[in-house]
Amino acid sequence: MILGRFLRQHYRTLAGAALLSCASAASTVALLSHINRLASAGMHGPASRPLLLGILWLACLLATNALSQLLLARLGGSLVAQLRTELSRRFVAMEYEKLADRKHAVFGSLIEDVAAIAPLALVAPLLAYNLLLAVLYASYLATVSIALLGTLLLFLGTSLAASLALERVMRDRLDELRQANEKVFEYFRFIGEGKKEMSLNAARARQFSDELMLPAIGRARGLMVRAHAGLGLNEAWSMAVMYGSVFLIVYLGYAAFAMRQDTIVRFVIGAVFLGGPVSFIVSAGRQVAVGAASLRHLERVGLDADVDADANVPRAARRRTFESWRTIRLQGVCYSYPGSAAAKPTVGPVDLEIARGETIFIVGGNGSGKSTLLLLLTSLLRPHAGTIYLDDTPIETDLRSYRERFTGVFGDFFLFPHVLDAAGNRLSDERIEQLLRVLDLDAQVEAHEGELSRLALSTGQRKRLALLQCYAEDRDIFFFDEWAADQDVHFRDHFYRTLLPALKAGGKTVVAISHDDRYFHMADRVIALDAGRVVRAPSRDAVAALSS
Ligand SMILES: Nc1ncnc2c1ncn2[C@@H]1O[C@H](COP(=O)(O)OP(=O)(O)OP(=O)(O)O)[C@@H](O)[C@H]1O
Repeated sequence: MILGRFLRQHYRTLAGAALLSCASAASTVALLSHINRLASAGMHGPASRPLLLGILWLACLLATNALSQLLLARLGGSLVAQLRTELSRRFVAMEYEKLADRKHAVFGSLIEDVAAIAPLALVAPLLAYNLLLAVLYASYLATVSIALLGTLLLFLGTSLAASLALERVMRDRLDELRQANEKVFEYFRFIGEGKKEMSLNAARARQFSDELMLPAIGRARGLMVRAHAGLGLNEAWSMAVMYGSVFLIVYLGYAAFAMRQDTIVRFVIGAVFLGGPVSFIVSAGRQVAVGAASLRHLERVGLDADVDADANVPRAARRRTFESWRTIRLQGVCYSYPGSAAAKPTVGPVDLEIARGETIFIVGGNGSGKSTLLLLLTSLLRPHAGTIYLDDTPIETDLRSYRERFTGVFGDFFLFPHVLDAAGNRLSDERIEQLLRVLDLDAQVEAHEGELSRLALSTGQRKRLALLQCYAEDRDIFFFDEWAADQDVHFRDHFYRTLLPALKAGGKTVVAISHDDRYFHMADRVIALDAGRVVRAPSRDAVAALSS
């Protein structure tokens, strides 16, 4: 678990902070006993020894406490950085399918959960310190009066048991709150991504605000109030019990135990000191409860377990390079999106064979399953039934090697600024500029140390930059999801008549989703989908007729 690993990694610093805290606790107790001795013995006129001793214990207390706080501040910074690094790595390593419709979860976890979990580790040495202080104060109080200490512990014990019971009740509320915040993050994403639509359409913006955003915020607010009011009431109750028990001690000390005044005074001073660590322990409970809710949330999202970024990669000896493959075969492949009727898969069953070097177009109406089939082919979605083989090997034997065969442009592609080759090295500026000329973008974009000078271009131009990245990666299989749809007539023609044939001539396999029936004859094979199934593979004559 993330937190456990951090605690193990930094146990020396944590132990150092805890030791310093203990030294600080010891100085505090020494100061308390010095104050009490002075108070009960009294002083006749100014004396330097008690003053110096008081200053000495104070200085010890300050130095040890300050050092411990410094260590904890450093540890806090490291923990936040480490949590962010680990969580972002885990998000990167996570299978696409798990995150596809929950992109807002990334920000939720990196912002909210990191902020809630970090104090959990920092609170550990402080809790140790305060627990030790409480034990030391209690031991001191035992030397003053066992009877009064017994009374005090009875009260504090009852209050602690009530706090623990309440924490259990709060657990569900805090989990609900974390879920409700997730919805708020989802709507935050709408603000960024739907900005143009809402700027143009005030009614849409109002509906979004009034019917989605505000109710989600209101629900989170209500849950937050309920959860934190419960935890706050617990703190208030604990403080009242603490002071109430001090009052009771004074009362019972005289009324029930007939104690001497100076015993009662000494006990009360000690009990007031004890109030500090007790209130810290109770209020730390709130941080622990909120942090624990975030840890449970990470568990639900699947981010708590140690994700091996290379989980899909067998050990070097068993790695398949899949370099000399001949065919990709889909056999009985089925896939259904969550929530869709299980009896009728979104895609499948699909049987399909793609030979190396083929140019294949996938065609079909909107919603027929073309993009889903592409995601299955690239293994970003895993079939619920059936198998994909590379030659005769199921691709599960080495998913990473299989994925390394592909480069392409998704319908909702993302453009990275750096142009990398298949090994992840930046491409030379000369090569990038050569590609920019091929894609007719050399007037708009330049390359500086493998980085594109601008990405803010028209949609069609951005798609050409995405194609440039594919050329840079230069893998075996190029896929395109309606790449040409945003191109002007001239460049669309160039894409189908020049670029695709050039890829084929270079031995590349091309799988392109297309609605451009004028160019269907440029494919070796056209695969038509309807309601997720391959309905026909049009003959070359039919394709030629379409194109004439
Ligand atoms: N993320 C998703 N969650 C649930 N259902 C989805 C999701 N993506 C697509 N679908 C559904 O799966 C079916 C196939 O969608 P897909 O995007 O594969 O179709 P397509 O043929 O590529 O369509 P288009 O030509 O419009 O791009 C559709 O009915 C669609 O509503």
